[in-house]
Amino acid sequence: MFNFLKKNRSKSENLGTNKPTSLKQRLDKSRQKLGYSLSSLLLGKKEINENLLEELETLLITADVGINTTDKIIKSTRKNASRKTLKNAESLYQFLKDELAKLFIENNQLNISINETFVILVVGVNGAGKTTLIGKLAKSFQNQGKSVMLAAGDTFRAAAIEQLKIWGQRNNIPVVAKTLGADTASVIFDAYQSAQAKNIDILLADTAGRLHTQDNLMQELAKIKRVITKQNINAPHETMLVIDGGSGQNIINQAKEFNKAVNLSGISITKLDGTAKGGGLFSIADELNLPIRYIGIGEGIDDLKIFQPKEFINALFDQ
Ligand SMILES: Nc1nc2c(ncn2[C@@H]2O[C@H](COP(=O)(O)OP(=O)(O)OP(=O)(O)O)[C@@H](O)[C@H]2O)c(=O)[nH]1
Repeated sequence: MFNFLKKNRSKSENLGTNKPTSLKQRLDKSRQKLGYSLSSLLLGKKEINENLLEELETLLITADVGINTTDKIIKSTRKNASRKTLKNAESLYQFLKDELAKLFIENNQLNISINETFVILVVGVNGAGKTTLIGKLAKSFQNQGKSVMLAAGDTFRAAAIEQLKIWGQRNNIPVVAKTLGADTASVIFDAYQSAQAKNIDILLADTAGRLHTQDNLMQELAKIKRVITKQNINAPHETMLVIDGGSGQNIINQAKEFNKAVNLSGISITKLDGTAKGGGLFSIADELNLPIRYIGIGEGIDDLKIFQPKEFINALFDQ
């Protein structure tokens, strides 16, 4: 957690101001698995036939696009190929890029321009990168001139509270924290009261990691959300699930359970720099039908990007 406390600031484009490192480079492993493989399968070939479609299906599944989403794409390819709208394998390459882009909700950015404290409740499984994302987001909001407060709601790990406090002190961002084991709902309740009293623009609320199968912990999460909503019917304005981009297809069921418990409004995906499973974003978007807000592409404080579907697809596919 918060490895950027220990390391030098990484150099990246993204939400910071440092020297650019391209998204393409950060997504290199996923590019190899999806973009390069697709171009070597399709470019230079002429005919779209059953053999090619079978190879394409295997490739998409191996690249973590997921069985259901792959199925959808293959069906639509077959339909277009039989209608002759798709003339050859080369045109299929562009067609696939367009089909994949359609899986994402285009209007995916948080609209924070409101006249009250905007509350972002961050949830997810253990180690997904919630606390790190909160640090990165806080910094980026601060850079945009917004006032930010953090609620150290992960009261399960002493380190999570400590790191958030240290980080808040260093960056001049107030952190509301209680002791280890304190009730998360009460931490966030206090934080909300304080944020309102101080006219804070954005309150970022951390929660402890939990598995979707831990029924009591999922109910606790629902309770946390209810406590926030009781204070303001519009809050939390965002209930964001953080997903480790390297988790592959396992995450779909987990995400569905989180959605059932707390009615998610957005997803952020971390650790896309270290994984070849970036194709998983397509099935996440397709199966959950939720906007992807941000992507994490490194451990550095600036290694966060607002998710832009076209940019992501171009980074995966363009030579
Ligand atoms: N490479 C890389 N590592 C990341 C990224 N985001 C987070 N991490 C690392 O992932 C690890 C876990 O991150 P945390 O932020 O502690 O995760 P968490 O979800 O708060 O963990 P719990 O409190 O245990 O649930 C840390 O070592 C982070 O540095 C990312 O985008 N890329």
